[in-house]
Amino acid sequence: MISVRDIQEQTIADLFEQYPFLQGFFEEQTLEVNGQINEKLDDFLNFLEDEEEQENRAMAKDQVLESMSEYITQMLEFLGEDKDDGVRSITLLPGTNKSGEAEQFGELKISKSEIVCIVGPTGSGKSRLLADIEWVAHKDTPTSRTILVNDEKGDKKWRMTSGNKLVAQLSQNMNFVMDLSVYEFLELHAQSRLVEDVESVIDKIIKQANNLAGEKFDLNTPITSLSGGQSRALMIADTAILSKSPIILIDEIENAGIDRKKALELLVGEEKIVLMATHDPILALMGDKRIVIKNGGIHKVIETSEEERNLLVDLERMDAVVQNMRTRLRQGEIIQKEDIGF
Ligand SMILES: Nc1ncnc2c1ncn2[C@@H]1O[C@H](COP(=O)(O)OP(=O)(O)OP(=O)(O)O)[C@@H](O)[C@H]1O
Repeated sequence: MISVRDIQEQTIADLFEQYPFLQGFFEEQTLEVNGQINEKLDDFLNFLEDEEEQENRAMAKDQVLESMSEYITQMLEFLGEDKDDGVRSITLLPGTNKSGEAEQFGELKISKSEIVCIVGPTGSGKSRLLADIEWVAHKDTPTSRTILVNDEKGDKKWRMTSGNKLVAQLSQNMNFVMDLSVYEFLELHAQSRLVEDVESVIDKIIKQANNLAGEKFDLNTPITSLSGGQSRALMIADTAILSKSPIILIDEIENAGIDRKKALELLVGEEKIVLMATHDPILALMGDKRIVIKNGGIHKVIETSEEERNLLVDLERMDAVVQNMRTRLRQGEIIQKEDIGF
């Protein structure tokens, strides 16, 4: 906990060095430092004692100091927990299905670098399983499942709202409400992660995002005007490159109009545990294992066999035909039987 006393006697330069993210706070509050970087924070903020300034800004010096110390405390908490913390595995222990019957599996352990897919009919409970993991369930969700981290009961700290970065969640809906350009959005994010070379990280993310998205976009595009596929591509690249969370949960990557295979490769390129709910056969077979959900319960766990992996090549070929059709239809072309190719 950082108090007002901890910061008010320090110079702005010292504060920026200790808490680089504080520069974002200054910008947000339009506090212009200019030549006063070596002044004590308390002295620098004296100009806020002027009544006119207070009225213009609708805040007094004390309030700025309070919210600044609060901001530092929260950011440290957030960043402190936002790291791997040596997560090597998670283990699912059985609960009950929608009819209240016990799930028929002993335990399911998922380790680093594993991709586990979750399949099952619509409404069967795939998203529920992802939510149990995110919550590090301890018999306190509708399924009564338990999730262990490194073979131990999940520490409550994983649940803390802003600091719960055990998992990075990629969900179907990406509704941006902020009025920022892609560049500003990535810059804010990179700064909050204390990235050293912000520019090169931003460059890497935009390149990867465009590698996944059908329609290209650039750093000046406002995030609110990105298409569904583009914002999805941006979030995937951002998660892969900037997130330190050891577990990535993906709910449906397929309808997003992005290159699904490349997206998955990008995400598992880092040593992560990846769980993905999917209706897509190609993605389902790209997993090391797949969990089959039925009536809200884990019905089976199947390891992807050698034969299935070999079939993946054929499926990808068929998929390429469909994708190609889609592109050509979009461009107003006429399709013929021989275009199908088999
Ligand atoms: N074991 C369970 N016990 C009680 N309720 C459950 C259980 N599993 C799932 N549910 C509930 O069933 C509903 C549908 O589940 P969910 O949204 O996870 O389905 P889904 O497989 O993700 O569907 P879709 O494929 O359409 O996305 C949810 O309200 C969920 O909370």
